[in-house]
Amino acid sequence: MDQASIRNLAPGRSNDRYNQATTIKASILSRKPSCRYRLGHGPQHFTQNTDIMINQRILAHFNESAELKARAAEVLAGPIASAVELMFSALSNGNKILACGNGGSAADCQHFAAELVGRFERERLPLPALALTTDTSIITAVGNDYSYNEIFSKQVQAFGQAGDVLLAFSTSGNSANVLAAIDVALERDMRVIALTGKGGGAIGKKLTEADVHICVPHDRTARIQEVHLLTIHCLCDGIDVALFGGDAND
Ligand SMILES: O=C(CO)[C@@H](O)[C@H](O)[C@H](O)[C@H](O)COP(=O)(O)O
Ligand SMILES: [Zn+2]
Repeated sequence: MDQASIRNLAPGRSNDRYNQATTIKASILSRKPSCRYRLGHGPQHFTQNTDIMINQRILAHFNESAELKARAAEVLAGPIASAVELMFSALSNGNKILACGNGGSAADCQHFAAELVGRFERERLPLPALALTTDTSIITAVGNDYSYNEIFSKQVQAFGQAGDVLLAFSTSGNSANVLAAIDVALERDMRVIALTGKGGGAIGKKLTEADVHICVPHDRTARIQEVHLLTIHCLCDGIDVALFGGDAND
């Protein structure tokens, strides 16, 4: 390309290719934000405004999460302590804990089971906890042959025994498969510890006096999940303290 052609590509010059590029750029920018970046077409760089906006949002996420955790501690300390007592009494009686939930809450179930079967902060014998979210053959077979609403309840029917605990996670309190698992657990004389948010939804209405409801006082799923994770660690710590006393890692 000669110098004159290159100069013609610069802004302000009348040039078909330049005008065409400008039109394409304007059309990309006018789309919904999620469509602006052409993934897979080389590196894209943030504008300064995007960079500032992202930083502000990160600070807002941290602040909102910290504020909620401080506020939730007041309301949730009591129910979390009751949940520790329920779990400890079930485990010392030779019973086990089954955990269910969807999406991020499925990850919470696995996180909790890993810390009971493996360890939290202290060396101890493995404790029996089972995440009902991990066997893809069971989940796809039951989901395919029956319904997705039964993927947890069938497993509670298969593994749950009187005196076991169902740890049920749902930020909305309304997931049908978690509700069905709670129904079966209650039928089998298991106790339920429910971690919810958004007022507790249908789960809150289903629980009995013998169960424990840990309902995060917030309406945003991500924030609720963050408090659920903190709660999982409080439960693991509480079980260790009940087993060994409170003098290690304080
Ligand atoms: O992690 C997130 C959102 O932060 C999602 O994966 C979320 O867990 C899923 O949408 C779940 O299906 C939500 O279910 P639930 O918490 O209302 O029972
Ligand atoms: Zn999430």
